[in-house]
Amino acid sequence: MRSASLNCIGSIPLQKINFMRKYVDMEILINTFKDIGTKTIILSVIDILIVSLIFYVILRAIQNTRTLQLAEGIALYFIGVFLVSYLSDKIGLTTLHFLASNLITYSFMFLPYLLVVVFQPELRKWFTGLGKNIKLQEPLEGEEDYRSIVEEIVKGVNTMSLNKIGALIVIEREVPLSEYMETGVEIGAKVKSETLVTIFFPNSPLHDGATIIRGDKVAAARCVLPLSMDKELEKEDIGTRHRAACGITEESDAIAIVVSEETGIISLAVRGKLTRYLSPLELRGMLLVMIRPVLKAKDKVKKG
Ligand SMILES: Nc1ncnc2c1ncn2[C@@H]1O[C@H](COP(=O)(O)OP(=O)(O)OP(=O)(O)O)[C@@H](O)[C@H]1O
Repeated sequence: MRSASLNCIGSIPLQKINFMRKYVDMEILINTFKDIGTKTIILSVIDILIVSLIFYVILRAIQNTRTLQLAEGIALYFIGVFLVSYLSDKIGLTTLHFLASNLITYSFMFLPYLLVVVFQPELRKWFTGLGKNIKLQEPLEGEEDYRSIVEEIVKGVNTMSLNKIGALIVIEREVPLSEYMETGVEIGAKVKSETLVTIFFPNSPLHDGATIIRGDKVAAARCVLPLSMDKELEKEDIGTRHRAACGITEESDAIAIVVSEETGIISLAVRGKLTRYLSPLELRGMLLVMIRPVLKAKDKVKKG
């Protein structure tokens, strides 16, 4: 008698009820899918794939950068305040709860502004890159001109390398570097190896900071550049001169040549990455490839 009541609900056997449940659930499931429709399902799958791809690209881009640390910091801040708010509410610490919950509200209100301020360098880099990508390459002309500029730069760099004169030379390309030029002293002299060596000669009033080349001119000297935060550079125990070279090439499409004061080693920074231990010949080859279209574009503007 007792075991029979355990196997029934009312007069319906438990086995039958389980079967009905299963059947009803399946029916609901099938109907739901029918209602949604194949098109909506496909769209949802595409939607999820696109969002996943966006997250993947963002995470790859910020991997090993300052952005990830900042994002972690902001996330930790919110988790912390949420916890304080929740626990203080549970325990009954009213003032603390009042403070924490208001902090959450105001933090959310000001979060967009905070993000813009905190991630300003990253946003600038991103938008600059976007603008750079849609620019068309200018045709080449006036072969001799730019070759002689490269020769002058390499000659100057070689002299400084042999004499262990520290130097940081930035070559402007498509993205204007006017704001960095403004931090230094305007020069406006034709690019000559002697000019470059004189600028960086120890104790010269212009030797500190970076010299920027625009077209065929040494446009400015003693310029202050942004420092790269790349963690890879920390591993290589690289100082501020090299960090500044990487920094400017992260924020623009410029290229930067560094001569180490300590070792005389020649390096070239492109897109935030440093190629070290270059011979003057190697540097020459790289410069010929990299600054050619840009100098030509500027020549064309001048002639026009
Ligand atoms: N933000 C900056 N913008 C431009 N130049 C900078 C900047 N920071 C440092 N420098 C230049 O780098 C010099 C200091 O170089 P530091 O010795 O720290 O770097 P390094 O990479 O180890 O170079 P080196 O191998 O020549 O010693 C400064 O005297 C200055 O000329």
